[in-house]
This record gives sequence, structure tokens and C-alpha cells, in this order.
Amino acid sequence: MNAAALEISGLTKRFGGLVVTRDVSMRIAPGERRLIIGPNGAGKTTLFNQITGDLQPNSGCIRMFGEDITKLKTRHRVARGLARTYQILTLFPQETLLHNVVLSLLGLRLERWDPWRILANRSDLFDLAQDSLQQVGLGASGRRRVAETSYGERRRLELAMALAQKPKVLLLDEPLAGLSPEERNGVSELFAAIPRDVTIIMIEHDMDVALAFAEQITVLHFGQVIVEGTRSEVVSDPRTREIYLGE
Ligand SMILES: Nc1ncnc2c1ncn2[C@@H]1O[C@H](COP(=O)(O)OP(=O)(O)OP(=O)(O)O)[C@@H](O)[C@H]1O
Repeated sequence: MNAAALEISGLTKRFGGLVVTRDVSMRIAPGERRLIIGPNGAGKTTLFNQITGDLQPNSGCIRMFGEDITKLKTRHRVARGLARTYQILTLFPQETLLHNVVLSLLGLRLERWDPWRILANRSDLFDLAQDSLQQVGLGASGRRRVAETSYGERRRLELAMALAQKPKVLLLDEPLAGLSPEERNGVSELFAAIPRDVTIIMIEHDMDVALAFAEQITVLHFGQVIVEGTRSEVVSDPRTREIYLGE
């Protein structure tokens, strides 16, 4: 069997007495589109934070393409091809869109503490940033400042920042939150256009868009995997209805 893009085994995270992820295991194949759903407080974001290394689990293991990354620092996971967007936007509002993407790229590079060298001779970074803006429909907006953009444009920018890193595994945390129905459709078309060499794991509450996107769905509840399977298996499972739809 080929190595999974991401394999999580027995992941447990406690905050004091509260167990936020409880013995969570899942296997996500290369190229898969996986949706993670569950009620508020189910532990979805905490799971993402452990995958990225923002939080250390109390026990369990995370492998990316066969390599144990559980103890790696976030930047080393990023260097191996992990990227994420955040539920809360993390942009520099007074900078231009193009500069925001370039800044996100600099996080990857060794020379990030030497800005003069970068500015003198890094047209490659600006080209990469421009391509990524193009990819999310913001190709003509690179010179605008983030402060002048709409919320929907910022969410696209955030996606451009993640895509600019040429990720192998992309984590999207509620990428449609706060968007109008038209913006949701536009952004979900962008997801559909992301090539299959990128594995995508999405947390999302908007079921219409998320179900159209997902091939496999994992339902979390009180930190545990309750249901997992294909879209139709999960939707028809009575436990999903009970937990997630409150029926
Ligand atoms: N740093 C922390 N310290 C203590 N408790 C925390 C911490 N981070 C999260 N929690 C708790 O862990 C639980 C799970 O939170 P988490 O944000 O992972 O849930 P979620 O499924 O992403 O929810 P939502 O859909 O509301 O974003 C919640 O009860 C939350 O209050």
C-alpha cells in the first residue's frame, strides 16, 4: 500500500481535564478531498493545530507521506509540503496583496532575516506570488492594499498564500465562513480547480458546498471520530443525523 498523504494514529490532546481529541485515527490518501465536520467544540481546529505542529498531542502519531512528523517544528512540516489557511485571517492589512503573498513565502526561506538581499534580487518570489494571485482570480489586484479589499477577496488572498507554497497537503479551516452565497460559489470553484497532486482536508460548516467538494467525510463529536466514509455513507448514517443535524 502506498504511503498515505496523512496518517493520524491514536491522537489524543487534553487541556487540563478536557479531552479535546480522543484517540483520533484517520488515513487520507494522496489527492483525496476530505471533509471534517462536527458541532462547535468537537475538536476540529485542535486537530488541525496538532497536524501543523501549533499544538503537541499528549499521545499518538502523525505521518505525512510515511514520515513521522509528530515531533517536527511547524516550519519543518511546512518545508515538507504542509500548508494551511486559518479560521481567523492572518494578513498584514497595510501591505499590498502582492506583498502579503511574498511575505508568506519568505517564511519558508533561509534568507528571511536578510531583507535587503531579498529585495535586491528576488523577482522569482514576486513572479510566484503573482501566479498565485492569478490562480485565485486576484491577478489584477496585486498592488492594492489589503485594507482596501473586501472580506471575500481576503479569503481568496489567504488561499493564494497557501497555494504559493506549492503544498502537497493543504488544510482549509472554514474557508467559506463569512462569505456571501456568490462568493462561496466562486471560492468553491477555486477549490475544484486545485490539481490532484495537492491533498485537501477541509473543515467546513456550509454543507451544500462542502458536500459537493468532499469524497470522504469524517464526523467528529466530543473529540472522537464517530462516523467516517463516503459522502453518501456519512449522510445516510443515523449517527450523523443525530449528532450533526440534531435530529
Ligand atoms: N488552548 C485551549 N485551552 C483550553 N481549551 C481549549 C483550547 N483550545 C480549544 N479548547 C477547547 O477545546 C474544545 C474544542 O475546540 P476546537 O476549537 O478544536 O473545536 P472546533 O470543533 O474547531 O469548534 P468550532 O466549530 O466552534 O470551531 C472546545 O471546548 C474549546 O473550548
